[in-house]
Amino acid sequence: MTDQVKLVLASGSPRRLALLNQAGIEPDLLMPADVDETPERGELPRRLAQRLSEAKGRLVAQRAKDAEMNALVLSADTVVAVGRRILPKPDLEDEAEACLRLLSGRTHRVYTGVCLVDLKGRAHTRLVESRVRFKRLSRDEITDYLACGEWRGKAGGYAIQGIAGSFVVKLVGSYSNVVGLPLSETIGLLSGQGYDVRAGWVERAA
Ligand SMILES: Cc1cn([C@H]2C[C@H](O)[C@@H](COP(=O)(O)OP(=O)(O)OP(=O)(O)O)O2)c(=O)[nH]c1=O
Repeated sequence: MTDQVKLVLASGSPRRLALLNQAGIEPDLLMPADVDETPERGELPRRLAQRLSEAKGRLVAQRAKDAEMNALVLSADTVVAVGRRILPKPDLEDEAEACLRLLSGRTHRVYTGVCLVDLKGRAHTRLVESRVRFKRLSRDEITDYLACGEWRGKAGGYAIQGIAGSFVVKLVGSYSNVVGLPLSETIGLLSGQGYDVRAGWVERAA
């Protein structure tokens, strides 16, 4: 058994944890970051995703340091956009409905910024973009989707890993990026810092 570097996931998103677990990685600790996610005036979607992922990572890395923990800190932020327009993470049905109407029959982009703060406090970042096309949604489909509640707290007012997966007619890019954590790039960041990303693979066979 080798001494594995500790990993902190700076996220309260169950989706991000599930994606990491899917790739065979178990973070040692979950430390959600509470940053203000309001876009700056005129801020572009990709820049927002990158800025917020880094802000979350740096905040939690500082907390970990204050607690005298020696750990890599992984964070992410997902932004859904139509052109330059950044869609909200709706908590209210009206907002979600407006998102779905906008996304219906259109192609939109999903950006996820990923940040890994290393043991020396340096931030390593990646920005991943996927393009998603939705079929045209009928009024009834929108009404029923709103009733299911899966949109709540999700960027753009939908979750591709649930019922809304059936709205997708085309996806160009990474599926895990749309759910909230692009796995290939995340694994790349982790292994770049000496984290043994394959340590859990063998256990899975048992
Ligand atoms: C587009 C899309 C987003 N989402 C989710 C992923 C994220 O949880 C959320 C985007 O919000 P984020 O602000 O990126 O993340 P979060 O606040 O939920 O979690 P944390 O900052 O603690 O890491 O939308 C899906 O689950 N499925 C999807 O298809």
